[in-house]
Amino acid sequence: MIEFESVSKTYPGGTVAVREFSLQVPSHRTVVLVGSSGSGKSTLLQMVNRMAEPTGGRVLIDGDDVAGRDAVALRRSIGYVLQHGGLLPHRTVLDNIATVPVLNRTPRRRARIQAAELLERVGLDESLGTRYPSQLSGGQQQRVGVARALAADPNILLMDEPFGAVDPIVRRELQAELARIQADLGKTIVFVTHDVDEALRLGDEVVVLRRHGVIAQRGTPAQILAAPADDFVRDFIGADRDERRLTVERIDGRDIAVDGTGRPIGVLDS
Ligand SMILES: Nc1ncnc2c1ncn2[C@@H]1O[C@H](COP(=O)(O)OP(=O)(O)OP(=O)(O)O)[C@@H](O)[C@H]1O
Repeated sequence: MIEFESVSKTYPGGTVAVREFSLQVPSHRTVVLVGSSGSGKSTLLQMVNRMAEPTGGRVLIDGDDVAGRDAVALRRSIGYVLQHGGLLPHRTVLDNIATVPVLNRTPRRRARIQAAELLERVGLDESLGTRYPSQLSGGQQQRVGVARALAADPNILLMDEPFGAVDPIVRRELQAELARIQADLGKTIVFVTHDVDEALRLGDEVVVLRRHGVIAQRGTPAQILAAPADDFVRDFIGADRDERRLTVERIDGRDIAVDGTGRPIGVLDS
């Protein structure tokens, strides 16, 4: 479990990125932070792997304050996927994926074999392993980015707008692939996006942020769609759009949210 305990971040120069943010991210779940540009999403992610240090409050992983962990070891134990993949241009795909296992002293040969298996897991042909990142499409590069983040078999995956730079069709494919991988592996995922559809599609829980990382609403996609907390959330999720128009039907004693196309999308807590 990841816990943000009243976490704040003011950057040198005085920009307040995050103000007193508290959230628990349960293990094996996907929590999506969604908010507009500058709402502090990236900063929140980076305080988990100590790319950014809080100026107030604490971030705990399984009860331990990350401030007490060695920053390099911590980063290697957590998968991190960025918008542009962050691949090393002068290394082949296989060597990119094998980077962290090799740093963690896995023999190179074994790390490359595992990297080839990971290629398959993210839906890429093994033959791409000998290419360089510039020889791949944007969507393929993002898949390699996900494979690289999985390579050290981390419990936690931090994903910062990982599919933000690809076209909408490829984006949907990548989302579906991630959902499939997550159903298999059950990582603890914190996923950042400003795309509401992506948040609703991927999140077990969605956290809608205002400026300074202030939580406007959190809940399952169905809860947020069915009962936006206020006008800010309603506007942000575009709750009036036809395909999102929800009804609640009572089936077998449980309230089921059904979207505008008649598809059940979740069970509402009583
Ligand atoms: N290294 C930094 N130094 C100073 N200010 C920063 C730094 N990084 C972020 N900020 C500021 O902190 C605020 C939050 O930025 P952050 O990148 O966390 O937001 P975000 O929600 O991820 O935005 P985006 O969707 O545009 O990436 C912004 O006002 C930003 O300008």
